[in-house]
Amino acid sequence: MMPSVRHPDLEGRSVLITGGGSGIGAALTEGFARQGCKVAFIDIAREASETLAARLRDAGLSALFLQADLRDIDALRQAAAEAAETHGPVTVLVNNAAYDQRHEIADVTVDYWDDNQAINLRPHFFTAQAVAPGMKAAGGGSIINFASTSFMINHPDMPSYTAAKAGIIGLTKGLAGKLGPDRIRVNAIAPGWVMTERQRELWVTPDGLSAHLERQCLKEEMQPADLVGPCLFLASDASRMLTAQTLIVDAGHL
Ligand SMILES: NC(=O)c1ccc[n+]([C@@H]2O[C@H](COP(=O)([O-])OP(=O)(O)OC[C@H]3O[C@@H](n4cnc5c(N)ncnc54)[C@H](O)[C@@H]3O)[C@@H](O)[C@H]2O)c1
Repeated sequence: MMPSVRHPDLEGRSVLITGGGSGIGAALTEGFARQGCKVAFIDIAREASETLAARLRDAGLSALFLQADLRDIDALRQAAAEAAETHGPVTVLVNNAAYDQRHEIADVTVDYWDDNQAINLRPHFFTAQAVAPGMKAAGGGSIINFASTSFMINHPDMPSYTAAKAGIIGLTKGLAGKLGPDRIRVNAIAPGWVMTERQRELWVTPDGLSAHLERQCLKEEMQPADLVGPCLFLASDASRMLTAQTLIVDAGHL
């Protein structure tokens, strides 16, 4: 369920979301559009993204789909530039895209490792690099990086991904220090287990889910929309003096 909160300062803001075509990203795209933001989202998946854009249009909302592979830094830069040309300087950037493929240690090659980091960590720096000058010129902005609690709970099945997710917290703090003087805030959100289409298709088992819920203080499954309110909060002036932090949104699992 989308949060009922309204942040009037977000109205008309140019927002760029990576991986905004499905999963948590789709909820974020819709959530920012519902606040009256001018939303652009970058995604590799054309079908899911066009379906989302059409669904939003039918609901009287809009979001600009920019197809790009975030592993391709030139394509990433081009998409970020297109978002700014269409909607004005991006003042909210949400780095949400990721690829949580499982891997056995013995099977990981150098190419696999680099490709995994190229989606799970590298784009977060280069999108920030692309939008920071526009944010500075606009008087400030907010960058929100999606980490994960997976590395905090010693998740065993994807060490390259968990390394990247831990790296995102270091990157968040480094960027926050560098960009703070330009009034650009940089924070991370670390979700617990969120029931996206992909999680349900690939990784959710009845036993795994019930063991997870057992540990959560709140006994409900987390849904993509549950990340929208925290993300809007970090984007808006409601969190004006909040930067370099990681907000854990895991229903009290840790
Ligand atoms: N779902 C969870 O349980 C969970 C838990 C902790 C953290 N997270 C984090 O939340 C964020 C969103 O997770 P999700 O579960 O919605 O992910 P998802 O895999 O369902 O969606 C990711 C989106 O990114 C896009 N994408 C993937 N590779 C891309 C590429 N190379 N170029 C452009 N777009 C690409 C996909 O098409 C998709 O739309 C991620 O950062 C993830 O690490 C999710």
